[in-house]
Amino acid sequence: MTTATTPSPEPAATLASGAPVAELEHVDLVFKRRGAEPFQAITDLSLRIEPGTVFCLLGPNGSGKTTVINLLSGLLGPTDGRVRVLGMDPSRERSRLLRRIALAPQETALYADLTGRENLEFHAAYYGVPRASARRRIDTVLELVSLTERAGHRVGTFSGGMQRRLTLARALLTEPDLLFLDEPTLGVDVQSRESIWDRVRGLAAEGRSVLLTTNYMEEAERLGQRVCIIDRGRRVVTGTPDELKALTRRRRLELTYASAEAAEAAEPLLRDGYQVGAHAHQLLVEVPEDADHVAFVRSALDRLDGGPTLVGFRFSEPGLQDVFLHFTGRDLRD
Ligand SMILES: Nc1ncnc2c1ncn2[C@@H]1O[C@H](COP(=O)(O)OP(=O)(O)OP(=O)(O)O)[C@@H](O)[C@H]1O
Repeated sequence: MTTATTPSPEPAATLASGAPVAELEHVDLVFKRRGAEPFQAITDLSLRIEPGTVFCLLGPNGSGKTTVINLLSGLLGPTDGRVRVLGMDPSRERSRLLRRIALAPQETALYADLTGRENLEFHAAYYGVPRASARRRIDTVLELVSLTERAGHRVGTFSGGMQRRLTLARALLTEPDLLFLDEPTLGVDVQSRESIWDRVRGLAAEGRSVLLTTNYMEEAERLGQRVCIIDRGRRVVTGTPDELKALTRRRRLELTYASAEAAEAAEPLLRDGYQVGAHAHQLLVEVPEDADHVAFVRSALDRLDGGPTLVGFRFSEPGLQDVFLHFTGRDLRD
């Protein structure tokens, strides 16, 4: 008879129907620093992550994204306010919570001298994945992140993108209900990024929930069912990507010229009555909120008649980048 290595079954924390998977309510977090003033990293922050969704936390450097993950995973307790994850208080019930969540941190924290497969075996053993199923799960997660072929190689020989994918595989090994992915595509190439995005979408489709922090607008736009922008530890705005984009209404007419000189020469033709700026070989014209955009484009093009030859034009809707800059400004944070 095999000895049972399976951890004793956990009484499932009860999650009332309609309850969020994770929630912060009016949370403050103050870091006490030896020899320095205390630093308030999070102020009155509330957010809810619904089951089976990808929630993107977006913010400039130092805005508090990793701190939020640390609060939700129980590494830090709030100074004030309430944190609930899967029906538990993370800082009090951390060991129970760790069986249901997984974290892919910014630093990959892999063992460079072990192979990809050995890294996963080590993690599976550490988290008490039963031996009988560990091998099957390792094969599955390696396949999911397209690392089956390289699984027998030392991680020290992996590229940055492969290491990020292995980190994701490691987080998937325990089949968590909630995953925290801290900037999962930082510094990876387009192919690895697409592969990570596919997997993240797949997780939500399976009913798992994901909190993903990112500095990349495109990532938030492509993956997030909800996006929350934070800045200096405070919530600035939350909504679906479409709801957020509707907040700025920055529609633009982009006029393209063959050169920056041509764009500059054309600009005075629009100066009267238009909000226009030259940017490299383009003129960017703000379209007023209430304008009929067909009439607007026609009259702008009429004005440009007789000026330098226009190479092309495009009507652009606001992107998350515009929303982000609108709410967080352009000042560098560090
Ligand atoms: N242990 C700590 N003690 C004191 N201050 C801290 C500590 N950890 C984080 N901070 C500060 O709290 C703020 C939020 O940091 P955090 O790492 O959460 O930001 P972030 O949004 O994840 O940044 P990045 O995008 O650069 O990863 C920063 O000003 C940081 O310097």
